[in-house]
Amino acid sequence: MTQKVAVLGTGKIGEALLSGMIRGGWAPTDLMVTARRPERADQLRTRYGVTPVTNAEAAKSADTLILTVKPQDMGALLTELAPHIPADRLVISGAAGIPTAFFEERLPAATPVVRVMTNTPALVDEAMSVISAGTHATAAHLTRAEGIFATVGKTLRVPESQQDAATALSGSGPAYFYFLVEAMTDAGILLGLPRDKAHDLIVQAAIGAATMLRDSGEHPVTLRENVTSPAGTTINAIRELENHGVRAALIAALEAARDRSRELAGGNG
Ligand SMILES: NC(=O)C1=CN([C@@H]2O[C@H](COP(=O)(O)OP(=O)(O)OC[C@H]3O[C@@H](n4cnc5c(N)ncnc54)[C@H](OP(=O)(O)O)[C@@H]3O)[C@@H](O)[C@H]2O)C=CC1
Ligand SMILES: O=C(O)[C@@H]1CCC=N1
Repeated sequence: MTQKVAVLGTGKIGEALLSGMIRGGWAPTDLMVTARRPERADQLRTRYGVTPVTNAEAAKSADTLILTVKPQDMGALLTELAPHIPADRLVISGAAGIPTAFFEERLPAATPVVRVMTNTPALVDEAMSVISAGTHATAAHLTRAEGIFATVGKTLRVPESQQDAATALSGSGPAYFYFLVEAMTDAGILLGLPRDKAHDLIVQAAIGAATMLRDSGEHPVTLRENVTSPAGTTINAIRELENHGVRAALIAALEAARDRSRELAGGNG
């Protein structure tokens, strides 16, 4: 029998996953969504042909529940769900920071919980989804979670102790690259290029660099050295990046993201 999946709290990440599952061949009739606002529920029904239901209905009738509300809203959602969840439901959390123990304490005994940190490139099937098992999740539950998230990109299993670090790297990661593109586009303006041309040049440089990082098999240092000619232009830029502490800033930035993920562990922000 076909598995039914419900996405509870279908916002940006929930919708990215939902749209990817449909692109990947899931029938909208096997998917349910929940939303807090009726107009959002209508929007999802119109866009994807999925059935909006209440959280309680989802808990009763879907085999897998994917919870994609904000960490601060998770406690309230679990209070709402707990009375309706049968023992065999797989609960997948997509929230930053909150450990599987938080769910296990609030849901019926032995509920299998899997924690997944994905990212917004799910919208273009290039997500990185990092997956960990809770106490009662079996290999079959992990495989089911992987099967769902593989429709939107790559998956990787890690011990739950590495989830906060993974959140800092790949969960938040796209934002750092957008920030860099924004800053380098500004640099293009300073150098006299029109904004649209500056944007196109730096985005294509980013796509080319990302593709080589993924496909060439070369270490990033080698790839950078190949661009950096003796007494050329690139080394002047690299010296400025080092003078301004960009490497240290990135290390500190990701450490701060990891620390915030740990703080969210309380589930109430
Ligand atoms: N954005 C990102 O890049 C990533 C986010 N995440 C995680 O995904 C989760 C969601 O983030 P994001 O998609 O950005 O946030 P959004 O605010 O876009 O989505 C959350 C949605 O949940 C809805 N909601 C809240 N409470 C309920 C409820 N009780 N019942 C039904 N719906 C509810 C909200 O409704 P309303 O619209 O009314 O507020 C909102 O639409 C977070 O836990 C975050 O940590 C993980 C990886 C990456
Ligand atoms: O900023 C956040 O908290 C979420 C989690 C990872 C990416 N966005």
